[in-house]
Amino acid sequence: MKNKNLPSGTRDEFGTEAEVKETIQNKLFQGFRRRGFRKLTTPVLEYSDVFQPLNAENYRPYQLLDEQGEPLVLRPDLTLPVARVMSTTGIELPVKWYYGGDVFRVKKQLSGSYNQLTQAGIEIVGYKGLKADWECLEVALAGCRDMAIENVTIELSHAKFVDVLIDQLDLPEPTKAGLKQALFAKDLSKYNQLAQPLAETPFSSFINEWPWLFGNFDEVMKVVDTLPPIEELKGIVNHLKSTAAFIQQLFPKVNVTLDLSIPSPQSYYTGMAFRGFTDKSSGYLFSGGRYDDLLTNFQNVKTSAVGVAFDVDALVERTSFPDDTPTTLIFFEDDQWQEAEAALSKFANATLCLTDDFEDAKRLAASTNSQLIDLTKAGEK
Ligand SMILES: N[C@@H](Cc1c[nH]c[nH+]1)C(=O)O
Repeated sequence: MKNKNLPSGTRDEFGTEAEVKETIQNKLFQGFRRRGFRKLTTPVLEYSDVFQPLNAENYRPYQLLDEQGEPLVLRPDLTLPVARVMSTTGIELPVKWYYGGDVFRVKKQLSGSYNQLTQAGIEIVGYKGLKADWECLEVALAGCRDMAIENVTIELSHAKFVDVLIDQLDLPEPTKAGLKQALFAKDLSKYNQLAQPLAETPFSSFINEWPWLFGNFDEVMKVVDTLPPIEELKGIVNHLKSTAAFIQQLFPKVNVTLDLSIPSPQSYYTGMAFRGFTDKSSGYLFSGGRYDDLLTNFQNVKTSAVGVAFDVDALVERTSFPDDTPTTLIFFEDDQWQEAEAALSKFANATLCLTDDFEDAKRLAASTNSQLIDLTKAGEK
């Protein structure tokens, strides 16, 4: 019998923590709406085919069957359902959506991470230019600022950088694939061995640094600038540089870093990707990126899109909770309900005392650190 257990990686939320979470979600939603985003709600259950573009290793979904035997999943991601909606409804572009809800990802037992996460995010569909990426960054960083989260680091990356560069190298295809794998896995002995033939080429100083190509934005760019001119990289590097300048101008306190040695945070990203962190914990506060090809999985027409989602639980973790403020407890007789209601609306933090006995009311007031208002005058009898 497991009627007293929770499935692994899930939790109950109650009291202050649950209330803080609700407040944060509402604040985010209000902010999204103020910037002209419209709400989109999708079901928790979807056909498993919707999530086929996800990297199945990182996003193992909970699986179920519908009554026809079709495989369903609890959604492991909220961007793919938006792509499904866009391709099936004929909604006119461009459009700006916001959403909130839980995603479910089966993590390794004892990994210490939760399998149910709450996200709140935006998706901007139908804009090709950098302005849409920057709108996502503005929403993400302004959200952190409004929540008084300090010491935010934003890590930029680009889904195409590694492939474009590897493509330029004069190596056989299988070596290129192995080099990429060794780079991502930080398997240095394998990496050095495969990169050996590049020692005397103009790429050599870059190749030596590549596995460590993360950290301070300007420092990483200095290494990128040692590369010979590559036409396909120009656009990528310019986007990254102008985006870092944009962030520094609008959010001078944010620390901008760049990582050009990791796989794309999502397999469906096609352009710039960004994640926000604080030094307090390793999990990210928000994660987003451009995904211009994703909608072609659902339809024939290519559509530009970019979005970002907050990890609401991570925001809650970094919020200082208000102290439990003392409340007012209103003790009354059954026939004094209207009087009790009037008293309730007079005090900011009041609640009705539902005990029948005045002594019980006194005990409750003491244990909850509340002042007791006695409408029955029982205390004076
Ligand atoms: N769905 C992505 C975040 C995102 C939203 N839009 C674009 N990317 C994630 O969970 O990592």
